[in-house]
Amino acid sequence: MSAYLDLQNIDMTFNTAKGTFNALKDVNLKVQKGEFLALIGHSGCGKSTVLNIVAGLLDASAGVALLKDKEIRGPGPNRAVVFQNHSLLPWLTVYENVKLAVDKVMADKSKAERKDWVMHNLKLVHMDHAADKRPGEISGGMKQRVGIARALAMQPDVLLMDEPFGALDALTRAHLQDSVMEIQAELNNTVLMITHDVDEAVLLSDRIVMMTNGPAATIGEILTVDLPRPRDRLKLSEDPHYHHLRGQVLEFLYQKQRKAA
Ligand SMILES: Nc1ncnc2c1ncn2[C@@H]1O[C@H](COP(=O)(O)OP(=O)(O)OP(=O)(O)O)[C@@H](O)[C@H]1O
Repeated sequence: MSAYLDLQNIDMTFNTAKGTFNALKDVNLKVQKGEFLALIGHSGCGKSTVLNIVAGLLDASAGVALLKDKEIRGPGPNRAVVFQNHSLLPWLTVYENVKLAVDKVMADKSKAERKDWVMHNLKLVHMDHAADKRPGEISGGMKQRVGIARALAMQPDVLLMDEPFGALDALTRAHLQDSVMEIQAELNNTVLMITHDVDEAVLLSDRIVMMTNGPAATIGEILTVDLPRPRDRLKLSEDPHYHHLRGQVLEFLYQKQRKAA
């Protein structure tokens, strides 16, 4: 029996104009149902490649990715992705953007049930008040909230987030992190999130997967974040254990995997 999500001996080689490039080498990762994992590593180490393999957007050159014991082949509604830059359709309202995804995965449900489900998910991210607005009329943080609502509405087995808050200012980012923690407490999703932000990784995750630098990048260390939940950013800022965990990630990134300038 494998884990809920199980990456086994994943290699990824890209064909480029200059020849082949070995991005990932022997990546092995087991994720349990309901775990929140952050993937961290220097720019270009292969985080998005790992995420895209799980999303089914890329095929690994070798190895196998299993979700619920089934090999991942191509994208599917059981894996929803939230990208750094929202991918909402500008001509549709917030409500319609989420409804599009709901119609796809809940075609068997009645119109009223689907409507309720869209609104329920917009409420989860505190965006029900803006259901009739178009993406051009709301802020960047609000757009990311809608993107998260759309992903949650699909009830994916795994929620994949590629630097979902990377383009937001610090305050908006903090609000969204709090929302994600609230939602996680309620839904207990299995989440794989890429981040460059050490504090974000420690605050949100159950484990932090730290990748070595490429080429032939792999998982260097995995840190278990054994901080009790619910987590409060203000209290954590005075918690020595929080600082210890944070220090371990920093040490991995800036000593063990220090990048030549
Ligand atoms: N389609 C591709 N063809 C060739 N090389 C690629 C391709 N996609 C990614 N790479 C290379 O593979 C490596 C890993 O890329 P990837 O985007 O996964 O890194 P990352 O850790 O997500 O980076 P960042 O943090 O900057 O987003 C990089 O060296 C990148 O240039």
